[in-house]
Amino acid sequence: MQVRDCLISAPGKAILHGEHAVVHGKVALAVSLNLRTYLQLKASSDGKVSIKLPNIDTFVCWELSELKQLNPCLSGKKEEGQCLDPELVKRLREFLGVTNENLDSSTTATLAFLYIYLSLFGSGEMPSLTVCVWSELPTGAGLGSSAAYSVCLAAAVLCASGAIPTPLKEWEHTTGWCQEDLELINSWAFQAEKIVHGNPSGVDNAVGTWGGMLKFLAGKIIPLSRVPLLRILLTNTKVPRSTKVLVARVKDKINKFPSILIPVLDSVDAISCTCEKVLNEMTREPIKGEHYNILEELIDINQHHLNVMGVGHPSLDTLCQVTAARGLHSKLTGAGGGGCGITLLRPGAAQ
Ligand SMILES: Nc1ncnc2c1ncn2[C@@H]1O[C@H](COP(=O)(O)OP(=O)(O)O)[C@@H](O)[C@H]1O
Ligand SMILES: C[C@@](O)(CCOP(=O)(O)O)CC(=O)O
Ligand SMILES: [Mg+2]
Repeated sequence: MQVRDCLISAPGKAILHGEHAVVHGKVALAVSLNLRTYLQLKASSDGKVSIKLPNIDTFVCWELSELKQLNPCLSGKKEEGQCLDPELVKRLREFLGVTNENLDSSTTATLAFLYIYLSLFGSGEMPSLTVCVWSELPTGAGLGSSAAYSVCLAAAVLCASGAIPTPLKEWEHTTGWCQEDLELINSWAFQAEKIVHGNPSGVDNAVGTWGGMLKFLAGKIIPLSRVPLLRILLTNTKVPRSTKVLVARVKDKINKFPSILIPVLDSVDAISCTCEKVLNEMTREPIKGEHYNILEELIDINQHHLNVMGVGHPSLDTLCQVTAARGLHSKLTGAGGGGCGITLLRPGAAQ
């Protein structure tokens, strides 16, 4: 079987408010970044499936005959992509020799690729191909590299399998995927995110699929088309961390102290809603210092809440202190525990 070659890209994201709380059904506000992940898929005729992931030093190649033995025997599953198939995950973990829960980057990315490849091709003829993924995003730093990777994988494999059309003809300038195709991409990207994160909310893959700024609530994606121009400084503490571990840590804390943590999540929800209201006002009336005062206070309160949830880090405290000494307000973005922080810059802030 010969598949169609394709080149796909997806953006990373910054979460303004609502990380972690969004996993528990609260509102999050997120925006796409001009830092992207790229995937090139090429048909091959060597009877092999290869993945090249230079950002995480991963280069793996399998014989098609090996992969055929893992055949999930699914039929017509291309439309779904809602729940992980536990049997297939189990077989893939055995195939890769995985024994523990917290996998390294390379095994995680490989597992996500094989899951998508086998789910979408496993019931029919399996094609020989090479997939190469590279990114402008730092890996594991809170900017949604896992979601951008997942969106690229889902879009490329769906496209190669013929489930959605090729994104860009030579004479076109913008992608032509319809809403239904994007929803299919998003649902399969969500599956790949589940392999990486364990229990993702879906906000990161939604931003990776649709781009722009959006409000996310319990799986519902609400694009925010009227938002003011905000300048945000992004700082990478370069402290490595894993979203999966941090999401699990917050869950444990909620289970241990529900009456203490649930009000914190509710407060984060109110922060996201208040922030959305202020951003909306800023597009309808002249922007005032008071708007910025509120946005800054919301950032400070949320950062305290994230510390209460147990996802802070001394490097992020340093970011908050260093920027506060210059009158600026910062919070972590993404899963925390290191990774990146955002700092709101007022218009005219000195270089
Ligand atoms: N460019 C990439 N190539 C291969 N795998 C990637 C890439 N970017 C991200 N990943 C996968 O995503 C994981 C990081 O996900 P996560 O902990 O959620 O951090 P992030 O905040 O960057 O999304 C990596 O360990 C790797 O498995
Ligand atoms: C912590 C969380 O809210 C965002 C995680 O983002 P990232 O993987 O750190 O980029 C988890 C989620 O929403 O799935
Ligand atoms: Mg992630």
